[in-house]
Amino acid sequence: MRIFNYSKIQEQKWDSDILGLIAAIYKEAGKQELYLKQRPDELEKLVEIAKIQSTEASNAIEGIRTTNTRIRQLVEEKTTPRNRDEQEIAGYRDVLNLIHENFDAIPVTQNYILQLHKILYNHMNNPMAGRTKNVQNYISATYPDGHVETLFTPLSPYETPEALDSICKEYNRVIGNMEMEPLIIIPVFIHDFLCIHPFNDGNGRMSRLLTTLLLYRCGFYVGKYISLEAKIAKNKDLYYNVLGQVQTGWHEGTEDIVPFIKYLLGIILSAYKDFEDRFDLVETKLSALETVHRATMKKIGRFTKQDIRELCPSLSISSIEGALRKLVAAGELKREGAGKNICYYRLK
Ligand SMILES: Nc1ncnc2c1ncn2[C@@H]1O[C@H](COP(=O)(O)OP(=O)(O)OP(=O)(O)O)[C@@H](O)[C@H]1O
Repeated sequence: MRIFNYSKIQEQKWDSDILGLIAAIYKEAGKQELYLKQRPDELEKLVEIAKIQSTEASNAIEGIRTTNTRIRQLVEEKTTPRNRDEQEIAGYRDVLNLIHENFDAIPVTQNYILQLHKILYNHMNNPMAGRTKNVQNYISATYPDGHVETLFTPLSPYETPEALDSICKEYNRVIGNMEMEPLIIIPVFIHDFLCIHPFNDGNGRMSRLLTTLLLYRCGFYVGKYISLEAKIAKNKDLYYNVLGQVQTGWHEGTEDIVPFIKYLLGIILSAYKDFEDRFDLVETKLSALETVHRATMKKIGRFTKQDIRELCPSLSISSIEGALRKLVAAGELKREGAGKNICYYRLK
């Protein structure tokens, strides 16, 4: 049985990359607090958009999809799920909402994790919802020719409840005693959670929901405004590669967790940077044209309509297209390419 001792991690020496990332995240978190005081209402606009993006991206990583319009309607609770994928999406939305609104009242314990998993399956009939796995599961890859390869064998079902309980206790102990840096221990916890793979189904999505919960509880709120899940989904191969790399030796307790810590901290820092970029684009008084104009000023070299959409998520795609057309006509931007390859660059 794998033993978990999070105090031991303290003995590890962290390289300058990790220390630099931690320092930069604290700096950005401090700046974010100031921004939030300046424009609390306008920044609220980013929350709904991030929720939609998180729900869409975290489900898409697992191949669970619906149309953009349906995702928006489901997240805004303006419709009911029509099929299995939409039921899964609605469940993710419910857990995410719960975390957004009640993170301070959701302790990190096995019991609460099981309850969150139950809510994830609230819209469908899953007898294993809220229960740890009853069969051995495998993390596997399916290749284009159809063959399936096992990448990692998680913990056995009978060892799972104790292990899940153990990582929660270890996490709470080192965080409660302020023994460990939360930005180090959160990736460690998430990685252990993924290696245990405690459920028959829903492990990937639960791991990303728990990342959000743990970060909020430690005072890192960037995921509320910028979707971390969308950042992960944007480069899914890197996410899988890093996970594959750090799993080696996990059962024996000899894994090297450093690449996953760097990966997750990189995602968090990049979300803080996006938040800063979007901060001055959320002024309510700005027209769509001015918002897009400001967004283009943040770009160096060639960029696409999609790049601008990411910076101005509150604008519809047709408003962005209209504004880009006007900026091209005004000689501010140059448009190149055709169809899917259209891109722009600034002339001034
Ligand atoms: N080496 C790895 N390669 C790919 N994914 C990994 C790896 N190690 C851990 N994972 C995690 O496992 C998740 C997928 O696990 P699995 O296919 O068992 O899904 P699941 O338990 O059905 O979860 P969900 O229902 O959310 O898809 C990924 O999202 C990722 O977080």
